[in-house]
Amino acid sequence: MTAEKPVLATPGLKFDPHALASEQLQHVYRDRNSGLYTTLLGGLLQAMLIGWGTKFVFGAAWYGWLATASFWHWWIGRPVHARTATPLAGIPLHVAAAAVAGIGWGGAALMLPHMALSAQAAVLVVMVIAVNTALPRLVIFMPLFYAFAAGVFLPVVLVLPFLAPSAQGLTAVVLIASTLMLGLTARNVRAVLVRILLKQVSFEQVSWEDRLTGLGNRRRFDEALDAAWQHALQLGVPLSLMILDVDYFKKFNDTYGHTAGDDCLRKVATALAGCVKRAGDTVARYGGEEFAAVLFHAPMADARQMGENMCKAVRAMDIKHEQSTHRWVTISVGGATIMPKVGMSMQAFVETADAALYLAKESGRNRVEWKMVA
Ligand SMILES: Nc1nc2c(ncn2[C@@H]2O[C@H](COP(=O)(O)OP(=O)(O)OP(=O)(O)O)[C@@H](O)[C@H]2O)c(=O)[nH]1
Repeated sequence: MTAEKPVLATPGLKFDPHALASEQLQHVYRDRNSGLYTTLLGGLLQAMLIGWGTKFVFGAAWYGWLATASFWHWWIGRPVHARTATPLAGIPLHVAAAAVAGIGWGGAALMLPHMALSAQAAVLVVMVIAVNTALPRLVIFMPLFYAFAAGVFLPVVLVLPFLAPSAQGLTAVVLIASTLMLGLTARNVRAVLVRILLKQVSFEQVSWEDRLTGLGNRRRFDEALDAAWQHALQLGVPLSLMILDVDYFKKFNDTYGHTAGDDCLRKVATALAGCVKRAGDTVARYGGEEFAAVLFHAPMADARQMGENMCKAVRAMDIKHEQSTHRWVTISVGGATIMPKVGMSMQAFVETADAALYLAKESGRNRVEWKMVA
């Protein structure tokens, strides 16, 4: 499910293998509509060839089967395409759908024994073209591509003994040559596609991540707050927000140096991240020595408690700070809780948390101040 070793070893790229595998499966269904139209159009040509080589009714029957099989493959891809499902949850189903779509084409092989040599050749050529058309989409996820190709070619292998000796030679040559060509092309196309996806996934990860601390960055925070606001609005549940600032950090930098300052920020980030346990909560670096946390469905008492825990967790890191009135590195926390309603301002919510942070600083630092937005 993950990409090949040489591609993964691409230096300088940072990525989550699960994100890459998901992206690979997304790619399979990215152009699924046009994939279906191409199949239906190409299938029409094949159905006419079958009708010409045998009887019209056989062509029509095969076309019905192809349309059903391809439609099922299209249907299975719907949740992945719409990003409403965890893509990697149903791999066996995706493989089965690809195999059935392949058999949709391969089913044409059942007509080969009833055809003249020229019609057989034409039908085989269209089948090879069908596999090649699917290649750029399916090859990114090898099990799907193999399942599709096997679905197309296995029926041909099975009918081989029932063909006239002269047709057997031609069919075997087409099979072997196309398998070899596909093997070579698939490797190259896949390597290029995986490299592109890898860069995309890596870029997305980097653009959401704060490089110093590994937490989400300001962009990630903005997105998380926006999403949590919308959900809280829809569900009518409380939303809490914290802005956290390292106390006397300028003095820390001035005393211990910028590198020690960076190290301190990394430790603070670790302490904060360790306090966030729920999947719906986000802690991010807000900028400079400021952090922020979005706590979805969190009433004021619970959120405030988390703020207290964060203060304690940072203090418990025992990072010495001679210039601080507290002698150790501490943080101040400003929090706000809101029950979002239509017409309320998210910006005002952030400003309220900011005002609470100001109050915490004014009141001596290493403390939590909270405001409820009515
Ligand atoms: N080492 C390091 N320092 C940073 C980074 N980002 C911001 N800073 C420093 O953080 C300091 C913030 O200083 P101030 O805004 O004056 O706040 P403070 O000294 O923490 O004072 P209070 O917030 O009032 O307790 C500045 O000296 C910035 O240079 C960073 O990534 N690494």
